[in-house]
Amino acid sequence: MAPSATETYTQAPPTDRVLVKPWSRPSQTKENLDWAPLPKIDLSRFDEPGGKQALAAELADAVNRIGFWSVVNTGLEDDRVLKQFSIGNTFFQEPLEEKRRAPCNFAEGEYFGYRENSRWIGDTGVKENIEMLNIPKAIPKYDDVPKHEIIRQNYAEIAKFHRDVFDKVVRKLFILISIILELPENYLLNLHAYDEPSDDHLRYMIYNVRTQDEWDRAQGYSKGGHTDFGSLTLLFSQHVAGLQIRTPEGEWKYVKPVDGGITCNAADTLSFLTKGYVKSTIHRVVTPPKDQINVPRLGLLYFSRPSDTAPMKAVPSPLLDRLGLLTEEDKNPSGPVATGIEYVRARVKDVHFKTVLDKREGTSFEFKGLKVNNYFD
Ligand SMILES: O=C(O)CCC(=O)C(=O)O
Ligand SMILES: [Fe+2]
Repeated sequence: MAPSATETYTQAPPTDRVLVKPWSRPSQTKENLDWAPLPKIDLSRFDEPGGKQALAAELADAVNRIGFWSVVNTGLEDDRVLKQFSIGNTFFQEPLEEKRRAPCNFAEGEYFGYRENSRWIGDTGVKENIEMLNIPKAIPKYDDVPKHEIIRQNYAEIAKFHRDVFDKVVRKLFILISIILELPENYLLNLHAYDEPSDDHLRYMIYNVRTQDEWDRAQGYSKGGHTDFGSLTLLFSQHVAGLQIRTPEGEWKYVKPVDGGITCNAADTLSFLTKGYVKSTIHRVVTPPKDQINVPRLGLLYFSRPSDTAPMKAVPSPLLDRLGLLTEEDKNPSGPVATGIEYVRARVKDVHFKTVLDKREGTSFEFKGLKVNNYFD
């Protein structure tokens, strides 16, 4: 006998679905900003005969000098990218109690989960305007990391996107950089494998609107920029200007969004592995231009970190050796070497485990012989 309507509903009622409202990119600024010239790497050529070698040659200068570049023709369709932005945007509009359900555990240097815009910027009377949600890799090790309702409901799609970003972009960049370093093609990939545990994450991020006065006060406190903690950062195209890099000549220049592209930058752990050959470039986000100051700046990023067990020691690159960058200790380390997870956790804790952001110009962070400078003018 077919169940009656009442019988059908004796089971637990389904949780209400969070409606993902479609998000689209706002208009670009009409202001004539001083944009940084960045190389564009066409990943559709990657699998052509000789393609990897040609792309590696195009990428070499960016990796060694500028630290920023963009990739195009990645095979990640823009409707999938926009769906991820839409999930992120909807998440940030959820009630605060829901967002707080799975916060980042900064006391342990853990960055998965929700970061609230609750910290004061020194004594400026202004708080940070950034909220973010960091989602770990879709591998069994992280099955138990708590998920917000909207993430649970869209998980199959998010998980597929997460892995595809790695496979179609991050994986290829590690191969190209290994070629540049004259290492076996999979050398860096093996230190960042998707199926191995690491603090890699997909990030939904929003810079909430604030007034010019609030921007001024926040930035008066620290005009310096930062370097990213991990190995590579991917920034999906969004239209609100504000990201600037410090060029090798020491000038701040804006990063222009590339249609259908992804802006990429190298970060600290990749710089450690290559003795500074790969540049972890200083960057910052400043007040959006006048015609965008009232537009929330929604972001979608992927942060690649070294595998938990990856030793943070110089890679045996013939190029680095020829350049004189490898010491005897690098070639035959005798002392203890930090692992990827030890370093990343220590760094996250150092920067984020606080309720008031302190002034750090001129200070540095050191962990087991690895050193990064904090904030730069
Ligand atoms: O939002 C951006 O454009 C860059 C953000 C950034 O630098 C970061 O999250 O590390
Ligand atoms: Fe950054």
